[in-house]
Formats: sequence, C-alpha cells, structure tokens
Amino acid sequence: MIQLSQKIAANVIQPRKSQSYKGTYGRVLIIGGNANLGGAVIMNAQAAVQSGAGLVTVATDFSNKTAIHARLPEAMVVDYHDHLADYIQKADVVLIGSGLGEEVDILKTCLKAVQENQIVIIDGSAITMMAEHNLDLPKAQVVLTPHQMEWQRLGEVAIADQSREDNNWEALVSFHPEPILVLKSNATQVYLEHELYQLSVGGPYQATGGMGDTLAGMIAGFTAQFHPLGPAVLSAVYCHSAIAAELSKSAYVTLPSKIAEAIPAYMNKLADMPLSATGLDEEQEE
Ligand SMILES: NC(=O)C1=CN([C@@H]2O[C@H](COP(=O)(O)OP(=O)(O)OC[C@H]3O[C@@H](n4cnc5c(N)ncnc54)[C@H](O)[C@@H]3O)[C@@H](O)[C@H]2O)[C@@H](O)CC1
Ligand SMILES: Nc1ncnc2c1ncn2[C@@H]1O[C@H](COP(=O)(O)OP(=O)(O)O)[C@@H](O)[C@H]1O
Ligand SMILES: [Mg+2]
Repeated sequence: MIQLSQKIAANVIQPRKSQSYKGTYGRVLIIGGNANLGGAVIMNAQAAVQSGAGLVTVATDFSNKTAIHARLPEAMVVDYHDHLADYIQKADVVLIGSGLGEEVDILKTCLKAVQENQIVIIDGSAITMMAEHNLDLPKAQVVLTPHQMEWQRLGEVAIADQSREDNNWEALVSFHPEPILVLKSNATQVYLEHELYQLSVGGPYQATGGMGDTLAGMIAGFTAQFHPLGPAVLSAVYCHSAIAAELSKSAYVTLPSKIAEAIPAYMNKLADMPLSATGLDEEQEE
C-alpha cells in the first residue's frame, strides 16, 4: 500500500506552457443532472472548470440550463435528449452519472457511444444503474468513483467486507476492461494497476451532499489535461481532500463549491513548489 502524498499530487501538476490554448487542456463532457438533481452537474462542472479543463460542456435535463449558465458562464450547456452521441464523440473525457437519477436510456447511449481512446468517469446514479440493469463497462479508459454503498451494488462487495483489500481486487478483475477504482469513504482508497493508494488527508467536514460530485469534476478536469491517466486521478483525489483540510481550519463544514473555488490557488501552490519542498527529489515509493 502506498500513502497518497502531496508529492504524488504535485508531480502531476506542471506550470503551463506559453505555447498552448484551450484545446491543449482537454474537452470535458459532463452528463448528468435530471430535473431534480441539477445541482450535481453544477458542482461537477464548477470543479472541472476550476481544475483547468480547456472546455467544459454539460449535457443535462434542459430545465437546468439557466441555472448552469447563471452559476457558471464558462460552461456550455446542451440537452442530453438530443444528439448526445455527437457530443460524446467530440470529448476527451466523459463524466457520467452525478444526479442522473434513473435516466437509464441516457446511460445506455453513452456506454454505446464512447470510444477506446476516451476517458470515462462513472459516478453516482450511473454506478447504481449499471448494477441494477446489469450493464457492462464501455470499451474505454474507465474510472469508477463509487461511495461504499455504490460499490456494494456494483462490485457486490458488502460494505463490511470492503475493508479487506483482496475482496475489492477480486471484484475489480471481473470487470473488462479493468477500471481504476476510487472507493470513497472516510478513508478513501484508489485501486490502480495492481497498487493500492491510501488517502490520509480530509475528514468529517467533507460529509455533505455534493462532495463526491465535486471530486468527480476534479478528476475530469485533471485527467483532461494531465497524462497519463492514473497519476492524474491520484492527484485529483489528493487535492480534493487536501483543499478541504485547509478550509477546515476556519470552517466547520467545507462546502463543495468552496472547495471548487480554492482549486486554482492550491494547484498553483503545487505547480510552483520547489522539488525539495515536495520531496520529489527523493524516492517516490514510501
Ligand atoms: N445537489 C444535488 O443535486 C445532489 C445530487 N446528488 C446525486 O444524487 C444521486 C444519489 O446519490 P446518493 O449517494 O445520495 O444516494 P444513494 O442511494 O446512491 O447512496 C446513499 C445510501 O448509501 C448509504 N451509504 C453507505 N455508505 C456510504 C458512504 N460511505 N457514502 C455515502 N453513502 C453511503 C447511505 O446510508 C444511503 O443509504 C447521485 O447521482 C448523486 O450524484 C448527491 O450528490 C447529493 C447532492
Ligand atoms: N468522514 C469523512 N471523512 C473524509 N472524507 C469524507 C467523509 N465523509 C465523506 N467524505 C468524502 O466526501 C465524498 C462523498 O462522496 P459522495 O458520497 O459520492 O457524495 P455526493 O454524491 O453527495 O456528492 C467522498 O470523496 C468521501 O471520501
Ligand atoms: Mg456521489
């Protein structure tokens, strides 16, 4: 097991090159937010934009359009009932599921449309529906972001048994292609290429609705611009909780939208950090 540390996170975040433009930093398509759960995609999108994704589009129930535009003018908005496969085709990263409710046709359209070279982050309601409807993972680079109950549903590992690493690996190898698993709890773990990473920042000030939606948006934003995929996921997971930990010094509860607002400053800090401060000049493994 490897401790998920600031140096792993900082290693991923590089100063931006002057010869770049928005296309350099990736196109993210967020699919989610039914008529009642539009807030989830607002939190996804806010986190993706603040993480530095080059272009962010939200495909959602169209009743959410005005709210998204009002909260986040940087994001584009489309109706997820129209031409969804075309929008998917143009994306580098697709994040599906936060606040998607029971819109299983939208999920099926997405699973069918994504291509092998695309990154697909599957969160929230999409995980629950994949379990309920027995749907296969798409042939793409998949990141699963379940909380413990969602993993119990999809991975069929009872919450009580998830504390044993073996049980989670055993469930993971039954998926094809083998996804990256971000198993969220008060002690979040990342299962990535035969290695288990343990998060040890963060705390109960994060136990509030929308916290996972914000994390999923950060993973989308990080994976759109930083490559390869695995370290970008690890960096997003670390930064999300490290920002919450910083905010908790002066806040009883750390709201998801406040975390999103703090992302650029935190990334700047890690991008500017001298190697000696992050320990990057030392061995990576702990
Ligand atoms: N403002 C919004 O629009 C919000 C929308 N949300 C969306 O609502 C949908 C339903 O998600 P929920 O997670 O609320 O509902 P779920 O029914 O999927 O999961 C909640 C259930 O899991 C149990 N559970 C066990 N261990 C848990 C753990 N470690 N973390 C969380 N729950 C645990 C809870 O007790 C509860 O019974 C998702 O698509 C989600 O993205 C939520 O993110 C809340 C905010
Ligand atoms: N007690 C806690 N300590 C640390 N992190 C927590 C705690 N409770 C929740 N979190 C974090 O908050 C997030 C919750 O995700 P999730 O349940 O999907 O929220 P939502 O779907 O409401 O956005 C996860 O990243 C989880 O690790
Ligand atoms: Mg969630």
